[in-house]
Amino acid sequence: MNTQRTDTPQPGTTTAAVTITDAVRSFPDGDGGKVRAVDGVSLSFDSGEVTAILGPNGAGKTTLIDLILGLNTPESGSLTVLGSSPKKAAQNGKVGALLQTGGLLPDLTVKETVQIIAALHKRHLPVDQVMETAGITGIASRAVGKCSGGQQQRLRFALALLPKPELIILDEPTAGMDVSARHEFWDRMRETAAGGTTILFATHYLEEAEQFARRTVLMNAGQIIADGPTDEVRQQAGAAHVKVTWTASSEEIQRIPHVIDYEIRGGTITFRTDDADTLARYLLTQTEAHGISVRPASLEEAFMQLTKEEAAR
Ligand SMILES: Nc1ncnc2c1ncn2[C@@H]1O[C@H](COP(=O)(O)OP(=O)(O)OP(=O)(O)O)[C@@H](O)[C@H]1O
Repeated sequence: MNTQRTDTPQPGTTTAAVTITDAVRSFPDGDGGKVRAVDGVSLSFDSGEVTAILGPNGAGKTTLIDLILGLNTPESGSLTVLGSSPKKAAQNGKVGALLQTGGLLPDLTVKETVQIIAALHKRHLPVDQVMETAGITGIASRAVGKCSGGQQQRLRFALALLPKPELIILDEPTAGMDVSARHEFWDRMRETAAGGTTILFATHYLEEAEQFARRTVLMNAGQIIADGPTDEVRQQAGAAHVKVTWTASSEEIQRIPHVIDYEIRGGTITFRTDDADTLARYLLTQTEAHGISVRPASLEEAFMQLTKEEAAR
């Protein structure tokens, strides 16, 4: 038992912005059975933390986000958001959400949209300030229906910022944006995160998790299959590629330690390994291999590997 623990946060300690304990949420599968969209998930997110939730289609990301936003309730398990129930946290304006499906009225201008939503909040940041932060000041008088997908997402981001939320949740925020719009969007999000806001985002773009999130939670079939610093999640799945210039016999290759698989191309061999240091040392000291280069596995490869391992269990 941890005798240090108290219910009152101590100065200098981080408090959990979101705590999820054994949450389960299922839906009818249309065949008389049930799909467990969120299947016994326990997670907690610290204040000021930026986390990516990654997973293939149908992994349960949106369902989990809906639970955190109080748009849905778990059948069993519990959630605490900023010290209260998810619904209460959202009602108090502590949570800003940027969802893919948030309806916008096409005939209103960008600024009118922000003004109308601002009027719905008891307390909110100045309209001009959130428009500036979201990068939509230059398109203030444009009709929403004439805005590009990326501009509409920036408008949704402005709406999410209005109540000055402590937690921002984004469900695939950059879907439909081109590369430069995506970069600009993340630059603005980075500034917001630097101000201490907790950010949680679901994405299909693996490089977005790598570039922006320190922590990655990997979901598959309603469960968490990996959770940790984004670098470690990548490494968890047979982790690096070691490439050398070497013409080797198959007997020589068989003797090499820590090889998961390998590919021979011309005079080079690329090994996939779970221990790049040991493999590299062996190659350089015990063989004729030279011109060595080591590359960590991409998050994409980790993702494929981890979901494959999970399916095989
Ligand atoms: N309202 C619903 N009714 C029935 N089934 C649902 C409902 N919402 C989600 N599901 C099912 O729950 C599972 C998880 O879906 P969810 O949308 O949470 O996944 P996701 O990871 O967000 O997927 P995507 O990346 O495609 O958005 C899927 O099998 C989906 O079909």
